[in-house]
Amino acid sequence: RPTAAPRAEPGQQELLRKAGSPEEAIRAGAAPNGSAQQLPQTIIIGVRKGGTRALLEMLSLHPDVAAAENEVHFFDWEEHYRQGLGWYRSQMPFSYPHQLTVEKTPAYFTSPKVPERVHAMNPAIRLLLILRDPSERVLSDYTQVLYNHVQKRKPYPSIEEFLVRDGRLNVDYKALNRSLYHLHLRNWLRRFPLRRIHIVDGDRLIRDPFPEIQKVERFLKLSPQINASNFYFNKTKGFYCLRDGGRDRCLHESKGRAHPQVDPKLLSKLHEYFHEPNKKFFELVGRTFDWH
Ligand SMILES: Nc1ncnc2c1ncn2[C@@H]1O[C@H](COP(=O)(O)OS(=O)(=O)O)[C@@H](OP(=O)(O)O)[C@H]1O
Repeated sequence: RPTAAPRAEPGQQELLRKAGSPEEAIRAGAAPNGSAQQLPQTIIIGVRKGGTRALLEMLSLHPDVAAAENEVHFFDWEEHYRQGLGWYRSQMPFSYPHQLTVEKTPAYFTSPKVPERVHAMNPAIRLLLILRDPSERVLSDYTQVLYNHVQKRKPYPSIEEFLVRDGRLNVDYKALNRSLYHLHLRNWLRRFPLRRIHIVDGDRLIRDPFPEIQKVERFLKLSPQINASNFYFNKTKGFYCLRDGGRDRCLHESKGRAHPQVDPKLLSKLHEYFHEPNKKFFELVGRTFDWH
């Protein structure tokens, strides 16, 4: 008996039909100058706080890349997914046929139903996943939510209050789960072979972005057009910024915030907690990362 193809979710086939084939969808969004809105041929799937914006902006330096400005949340938000691929395409920038369209929605990586949905759209899609030291990612995640509260002038507990319960590490803190990369990647590997998923080292992208971006160019089979001179270190920002046709720009001030000081003992508990999951992740991808 031939093995059955993975079953689409109920209603999914109908949604895909509603949008027509990707080719039809592409033609439908055509503009008179020959540009059109295309479904993405590559997606930055996460991880939240991994450096997804930096990766998208850096990749956009390439003339053959057209990036969606906002996070689209098509595959993870029902109210969007319900509207079908035609809606998804309508969220994409206009681009020329030789260009690659890319979008980034960091929440895709940790959302269990997303891999199947992406696969149903395009099983040959190339995925980009940017990861960062799991403990550092937790601090960044906390800092993001803290600032959301501060902006709304709402109080927010200290990081210790999230990380500690009854004198032990509180493993129920959601931000910890998002850093269990092996669990989430397993969901993706049920639908996509590892060679379709390029993992960007987010810590290296911070320290020295150019080599990481060159690897992405190669993975996407783009001609090598991004140069070392497209990046310069901005001492005030403390991060690399971009130089594009004489125009200099750094990422928004919400990128590269100071993280809270955490008691060293608690920090080592956090590092210890991730030790085994990290090992599992390294085995899964056949590669190691310089994480705590
Ligand atoms: N060049 C450059 N400039 C500024 N920031 C940089 C850069 N490269 C990577 N990063 C890191 O990106 C982190 C934010 O990640 P994301 O964009 O994925 O966050 S989000 O999930 O979309 O909110 C952000 O996390 P925080 O440092 O915690 O703010 C940065 O460390």
